[in-house]
Amino acid sequence: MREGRWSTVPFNHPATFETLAMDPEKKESIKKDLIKFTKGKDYYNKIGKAWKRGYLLYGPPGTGKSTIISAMANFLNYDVYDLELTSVRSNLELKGLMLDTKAKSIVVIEDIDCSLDLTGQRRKKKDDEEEEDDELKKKEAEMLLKREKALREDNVTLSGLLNAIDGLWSACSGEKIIVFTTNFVDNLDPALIRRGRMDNHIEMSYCRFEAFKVLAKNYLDIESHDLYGEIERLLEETDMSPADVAENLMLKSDEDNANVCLKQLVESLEEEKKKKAEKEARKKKKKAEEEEKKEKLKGTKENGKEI
Ligand SMILES: Nc1ncnc2c1ncn2[C@@H]1O[C@H](COP(=O)(O)OP(=O)(O)OP(=O)(O)O)[C@@H](O)[C@H]1O
Repeated sequence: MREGRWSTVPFNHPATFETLAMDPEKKESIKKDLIKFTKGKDYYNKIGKAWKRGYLLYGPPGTGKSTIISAMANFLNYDVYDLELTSVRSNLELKGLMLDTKAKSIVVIEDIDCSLDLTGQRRKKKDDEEEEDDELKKKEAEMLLKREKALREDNVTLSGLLNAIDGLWSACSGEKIIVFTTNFVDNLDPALIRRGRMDNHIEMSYCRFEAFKVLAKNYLDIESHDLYGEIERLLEETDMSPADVAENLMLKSDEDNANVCLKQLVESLEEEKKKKAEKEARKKKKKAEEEEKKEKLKGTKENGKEI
């Protein structure tokens, strides 16, 4: 079915805040923020601002950025407009699309860094980032490919996007939320995510014990187990995404039960811990070799001077 410039499909994603694995305090504060927003008509009128709120969701793959958007939509009973920027051909078309959205809706632009040249040529590598997560590497390759395509086709520009967002706000009568998601927040253009445009920056992080408990309840319907203590410790010592934890908790055959799944999770976490330790060791070795090289070079130079 088509509605204006948008195609519509019924939204029936089952994710809710109850099933979202996240630190409970953080979850509560997001829910509070949303409730305050929905009740804010008079407040926004009073301060002379459009009734809107921008959320930036950032974090590694599989930490629940798409899931939380569904939870927000279900919580507020809002429609979701999923905007694929790379298929928008011009700034004008983008503006039209934005203005075609209804009140009580969430406009989502996922992987914002893949859509536009907002981030410089390549994601800056952090100094201590010797080796990257494989998943992150794959994501980055995809991002560069998509962005190259977008650039070649010369469609939407950063200023076009900023105009469309600001236009959306000034023209809209009812309440609207816009959400950007990204894996690489550090390299986004500050203009795009400044407060006022993206009011609430939410970091989606690796799975820790509180988040694990929600997943165990969802997937295995349990609230405690002998292995919980060990899992808590291992989750602190590793960085596993909720998506990967959830994968371990899925019952894959009739013989599977909570015990089997939790044991499998412990094994995966142990494996992750081993990989992490090996990575650290390689990093340390490389650093020591570099130091040694520097020392040698310094020695040669000093010797050279003496001669
Ligand atoms: N915080 C979470 N709570 C509950 N389930 C989660 C969470 N994070 C991930 N999952 C599970 O993992 C799957 C993938 O997660 P999701 O697509 O939301 O991650 P993402 O952060 O958007 O990933 P990407 O950056 O790759 O788009 C979900 O369908 C869900 O089943």
